[in-house]
Amino acid sequence: MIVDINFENLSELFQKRNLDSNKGDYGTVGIIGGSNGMLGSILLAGRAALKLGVGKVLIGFAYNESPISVDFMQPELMINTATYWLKSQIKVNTWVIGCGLGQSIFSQKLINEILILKRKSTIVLDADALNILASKNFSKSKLNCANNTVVLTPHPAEAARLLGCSTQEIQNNRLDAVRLLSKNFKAWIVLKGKNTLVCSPDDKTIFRNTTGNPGLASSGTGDVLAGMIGSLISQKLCLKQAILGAVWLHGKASDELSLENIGPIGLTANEIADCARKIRNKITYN
Ligand SMILES: NC(=O)C1=CN([C@@H]2O[C@H](COP(=O)(O)OP(=O)(O)OC[C@H]3O[C@@H](n4cnc5c(N)ncnc54)[C@H](O)[C@@H]3O)[C@@H](O)[C@H]2O)[C@@H](O)CC1
Ligand SMILES: Nc1ncnc2c1ncn2[C@@H]1O[C@H](COP(=O)(O)OP(=O)(O)O)[C@@H](O)[C@H]1O
Repeated sequence: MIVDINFENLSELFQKRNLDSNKGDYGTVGIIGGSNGMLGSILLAGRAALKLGVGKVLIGFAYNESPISVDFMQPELMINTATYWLKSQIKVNTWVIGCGLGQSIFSQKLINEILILKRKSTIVLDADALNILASKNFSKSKLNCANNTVVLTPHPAEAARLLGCSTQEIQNNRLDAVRLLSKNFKAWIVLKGKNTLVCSPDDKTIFRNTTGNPGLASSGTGDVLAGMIGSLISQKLCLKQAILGAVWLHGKASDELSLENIGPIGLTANEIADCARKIRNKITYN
């Protein structure tokens, strides 16, 4: 069965906040990645996570020493190395790993550590984490021990690497591809692109997004989506509402910005997060 994602089936996304709540009620997301000229990718994800309302965001660079200590555009982000956060005692609800991670031995080690040590958290694997999963020397059993709390967010080229076929084959049969990925990896799959598809590991329903436009075809918008998914999961929406909610809001933001002539041409990834925040508040409180 295929179900369209519309805001009517996203009630948890539009819940008002309890007046007596504090930041601890909105969870913590840890974001790991950002190596070799791709430092921006985890900052994009982290800023988006904050703007979607998570209580705390930890940014962990895949370096031995953090290349920056503060993001002056978003000083709320807590910045250190990946290793530092993985060892810290802070309770992290969701780990997002892969944005700009690279595929070095060190990056592979970080993925193994998260999958083995952080089994109780939900783990979102994006970008280079998916490329590492697709590589021959990665053992899928490491992923399976994470007990269905794994979310993979491939774009069509990453999906092709994961299934060992061509991008064209994925695009020719997106429904089969998303089903096969969720079966093979026992994970939630977000197959990105026009009309993003979402499939859960234990459910035959496939959800198809109804928002979004070619304004999203620009650098870093996938990093923003990964941050948004991690943020909503950490805020304790159920997994389905968190994933579908992030996918829908991400596309809706690009649609609204295009109506304002801020896209589709030249739309930038950070703008998506700002607009997604506005839409969530507008629907929730008006
Ligand atoms: N500011 C930054 O630091 C950025 C870092 N990034 C990182 O760069 C690394 C490489 O990722 P890339 O995704 O650029 O490289 P990839 O080689 O994985 O994929 C890029 C190619 O995928 C194909 N593709 C993507 N979406 C498609 C669609 N809807 N239909 C058909 N084909 C499609 C296209 O051929 C595209 O050129 C990742 O770690 C990523 O996180 C990127 O996210 C961009 C921004
Ligand atoms: N033509 C399009 N229509 C709708 N959504 C799109 C389109 N092109 C890209 N997107 C969305 O933009 C995002 C791009 O993610 P990704 O390819 O991982 O980018 P990056 O690696 O640069 O961050 C995905 O959420 C994808 O669904």
